[in-house]
Amino acid sequence: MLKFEQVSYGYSLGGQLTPVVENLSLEIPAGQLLCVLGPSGCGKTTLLHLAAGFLHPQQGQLSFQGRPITGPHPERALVFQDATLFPWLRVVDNVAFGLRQRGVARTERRRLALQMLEQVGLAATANAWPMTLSGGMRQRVAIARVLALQPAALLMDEPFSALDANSRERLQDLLLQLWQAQRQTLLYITHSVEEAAYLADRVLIFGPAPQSLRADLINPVPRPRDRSAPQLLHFCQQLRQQLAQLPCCLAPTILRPHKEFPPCA
Ligand SMILES: Nc1ncnc2c1ncn2[C@@H]1O[C@H](COP(=O)(O)OP(=O)(O)OP(=O)(O)O)[C@@H](O)[C@H]1O
Repeated sequence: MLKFEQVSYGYSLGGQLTPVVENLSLEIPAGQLLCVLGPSGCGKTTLLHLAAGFLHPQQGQLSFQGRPITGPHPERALVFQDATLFPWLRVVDNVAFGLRQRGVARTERRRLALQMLEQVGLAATANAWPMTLSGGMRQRVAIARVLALQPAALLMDEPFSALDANSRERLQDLLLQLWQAQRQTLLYITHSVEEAAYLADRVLIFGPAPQSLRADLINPVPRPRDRSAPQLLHFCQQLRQQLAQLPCCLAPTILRPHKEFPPCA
């Protein structure tokens, strides 16, 4: 269980604290695939960084599996929009990198890395350099790298948004396949209504503070899902209606300045 309890977080802008997430309470059960949609600038990445332990709330608390989140931990792994692979390491060594940090012996980490590459369909590229891979392949390697560490939670920030439509759909299917096998708690930020409806067990609609959480919807579409099924398209429509009630973009200047939180550390 990933739990937010009355969490508030604001950035200091021009000497004033501007709340981005305000008084958010949220429980994400273990193994749930939760997608977050919302206008640009409403605080989705901030939410993810709070869950990762990169940011600390000025008010409230976060916990994972009953323990307070006090900083980053390998049990909660992040995947970014751009696959940030190490260009000086071959693909297999990129995947093995975290295992090496953990002290796993060389032969074993290579075996595990190759196994993960097999799962993401890239065993043949094990000895390639990252720069020789396509964007979609690099993102597969990035996923293999975090999953090799067997995190209990996967935090993904628009991981497939830079890819072409075909690669994006293939990676969504791959992610679902891996998630169904390992059942991590998955917090997934996206701008795509279709992606959220296809992937999620549950979708949150985020809006600007002071009411960060605008809607919390259980996905009624049974798995496995068909992208063109009427029930899925209907759920997309429901999500679009929720989003239509919000501004499409939130510049920091239009976020409401607020002085009640203590200053950011
Ligand atoms: N380090 C920072 N310092 C000051 N303000 C920030 C910082 N990071 C983000 N913000 C502001 O906080 C607000 C929320 O940013 P955040 O990146 O969480 O939004 P988002 O919903 O993920 O946006 P997008 O969908 O465009 O990625 C924005 O107004 C942004 O400008």
